[in-house]
Amino acid sequence: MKVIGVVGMPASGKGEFSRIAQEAGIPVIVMGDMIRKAVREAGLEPNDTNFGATANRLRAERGMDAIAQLCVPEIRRLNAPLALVDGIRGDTEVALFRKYFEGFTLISIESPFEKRLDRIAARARSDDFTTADALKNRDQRELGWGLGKALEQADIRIRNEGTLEEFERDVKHLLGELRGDP
Ligand SMILES: Nc1ncnc2c1ncn2[C@@H]1O[C@H](COP(=O)(O)OP(=O)(O)OP(=O)(O)O)[C@@H](O)[C@H]1O
Repeated sequence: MKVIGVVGMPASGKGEFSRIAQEAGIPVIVMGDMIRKAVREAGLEPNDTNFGATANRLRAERGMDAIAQLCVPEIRRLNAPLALVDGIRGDTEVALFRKYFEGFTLISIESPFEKRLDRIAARARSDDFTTADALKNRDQRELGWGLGKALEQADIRIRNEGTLEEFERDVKHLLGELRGDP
């Protein structure tokens, strides 16, 4: 099976990329869901602080690629020709996926800070915030986990600076190429 990963700064468009893939019939494993599940199992409130703390705890206990390790059996179980992992946050996670899945392809989504801030303000999810300082903090936290190094390792880069329709068209085109559509 061919596995592709998506990496990007907060609110760069990873969720939209996953939705488009899913609608194209490609199964998606969301790494954040592993953390959300762990937060739920610990009986904690689903908020940004608890997601961050739980992810840190898992990494302290099992290593920086802890969340990726949890994903490997889930991906294998899909047994699909092409599958997508959404939410890679570090270069050690990229290394783990490259080790377990031959031909693993990393895609980075590039989206400027101001666009990401505007989109977060419009989205309002339970773990969201709307100030530039809060987004800067979140960016720093994620960069501290090795997101910068993961972004550098991308095999393919895709921009998300325009409309959602433009992004959707570009993502569909890319997925078609990866799937080997005629
Ligand atoms: N090109 C675009 N035009 C308008 N809105 C967009 C565009 N791309 C993404 N969005 C919206 O911006 C918000 C953030 O995108 P999304 O949730 O896909 O990002 P993410 O990378 O998954 O974020 P996070 O890292 O916080 O989980 C969403 O509400 C999404 O619908």
